[in-house]
Amino acid sequence: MTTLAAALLEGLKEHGAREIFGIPGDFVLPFYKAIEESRILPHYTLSHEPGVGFAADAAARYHQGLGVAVVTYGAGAFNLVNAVAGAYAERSPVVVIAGAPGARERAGGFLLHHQARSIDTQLAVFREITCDQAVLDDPGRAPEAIARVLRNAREQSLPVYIEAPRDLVGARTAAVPTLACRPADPGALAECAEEILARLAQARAPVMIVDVEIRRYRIEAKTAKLARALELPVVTTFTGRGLMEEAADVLAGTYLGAAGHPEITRLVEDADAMLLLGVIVSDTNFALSQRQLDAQRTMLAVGREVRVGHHVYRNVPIEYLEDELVRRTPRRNKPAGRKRLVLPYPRGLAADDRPIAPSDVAAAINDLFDRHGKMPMAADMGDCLFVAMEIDNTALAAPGYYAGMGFGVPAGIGVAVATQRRPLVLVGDGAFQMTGWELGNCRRHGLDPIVVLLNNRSWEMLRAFQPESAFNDLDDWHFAEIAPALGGTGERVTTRREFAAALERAVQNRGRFALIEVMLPRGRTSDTLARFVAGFKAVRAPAPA
Ligand SMILES: Cc1ncc(Cc2c([C@H](C)O)sc(CCOP(=O)(O)OP(=O)(O)O)c2C)c(N)n1
Ligand SMILES: [Mg+2]
Repeated sequence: MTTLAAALLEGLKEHGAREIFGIPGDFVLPFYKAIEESRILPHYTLSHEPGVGFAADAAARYHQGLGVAVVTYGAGAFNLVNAVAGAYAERSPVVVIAGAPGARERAGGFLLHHQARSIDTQLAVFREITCDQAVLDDPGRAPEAIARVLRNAREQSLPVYIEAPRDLVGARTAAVPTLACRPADPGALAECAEEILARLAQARAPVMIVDVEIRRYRIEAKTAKLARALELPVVTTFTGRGLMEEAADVLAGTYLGAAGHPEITRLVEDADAMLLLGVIVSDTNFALSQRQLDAQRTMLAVGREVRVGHHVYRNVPIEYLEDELVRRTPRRNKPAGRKRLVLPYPRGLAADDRPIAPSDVAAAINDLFDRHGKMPMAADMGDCLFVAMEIDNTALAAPGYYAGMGFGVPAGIGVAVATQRRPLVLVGDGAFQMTGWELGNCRRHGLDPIVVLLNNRSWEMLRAFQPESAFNDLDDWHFAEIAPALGGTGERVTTRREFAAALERAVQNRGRFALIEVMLPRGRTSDTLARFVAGFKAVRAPAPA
């Protein structure tokens, strides 16, 4: 027997959690004490719960396993909602552990501090943005409940919610068992694989499109192997950018519809069979398609289900499907027979005294990665995410579908912790105003991300859609000057020469975060965002009368 806190922490570790991000509060103090004293999992406190959620989400994405966010009841947990909603949307398995009142407080008759409506309002809210929930109010049944919830988080790659009443954290209980994820339905698997291979064999110009689930289920290498065996060219979606970093021989690039590279767009839109693996069929991924995802050419495996045309095969996890497809495909281990697309990425930035344009940021980073090797990346929402599309395909955590701002810097902290490597973060000034201050926690956690802040003193992405609105103008916050007070170094750069030099200095200086504030003009976006906005307006334009 053990305590409920220790059983939960050991259970998290057994199910793949590697650290905890959190902010304590009185309803979770006993559990947080157990986290600190047990040392079962390292823990990182941050400054605001949105950052806790984004860090846990990004860590889950890079672990290809569970991220863990521990918060207090009410004020802490409700602060976490937006980050968990984004994790749910992008299928990132964040385990939310929220403190809660004990039995005596529940029966005490008072309205409790941090209580919004009823004491169970918090549980009700998290039911909407998690795939399973457990309230640990019965130590005897807690181990099974925890096992079920953690298995569901891993199996469905979705967030889950565990509520820990503060008076039971020390209660005696048994260890948490580890439940295996459920296998595929063998009949559905065989039939589905057969139908997919038959369709691909008849196709003249098939293509494979990959997205988040091939990372969530750790099957990037397996997917590359499948692509070679089937001789399929591979593209990622917008939300899948950065996947298959190690498989440059099969990956052609990222599909962005009208906003993308014409050859990639043609590869997808001229395809007569599309195998979509782990794809979120969202507007950000397909709204700019000039050809719809018509059922007769689409085969979609996501969320433990496979749709082949109008046929639906349930209980077919993507990792099982890929194994079965490879097993049934003759051994070939070479890229697609057709000429492989090699996209040109901007490189060789002239280190001159010309002002920096957004797409210069990508060129400078490509040059940096060529010199020093790629760095794991995180990006926020804004033009910075479109700049990331111009950086040679590199592992990336970014809110490409949910599109919530504030993700970038905390996600960079999560990436640094999860990978134990120095990350490069791309963020706009508007998003930095939201959560950039989490950099102030880097020194005490021994983290030193490089942060490239695109400062156009503007909500520029909104201006690109609605240029006439003055409310997109932001003030100049001189972020680089604030960096030393937060424990890092800050440089403000206005020319391409200054930017290239600042990047190089940042790479050389370890041990403190480096904030490079890149001054950009209002009214100017990356080439990719400009095409995205033009494409979006064209698609949305009213049909001619
Ligand atoms: C939490 C949050 N609030 C508001 C938005 C709307 C929004 C955008 C999307 C369309 O929803 S893009 C954008 C401006 C971003 O400004 P900044 O970070 O400076 O980047 P840039 O100047 O490169 O645009 C906003 C406010 C959002 N996505 N997420
Ligand atoms: Mg901006």
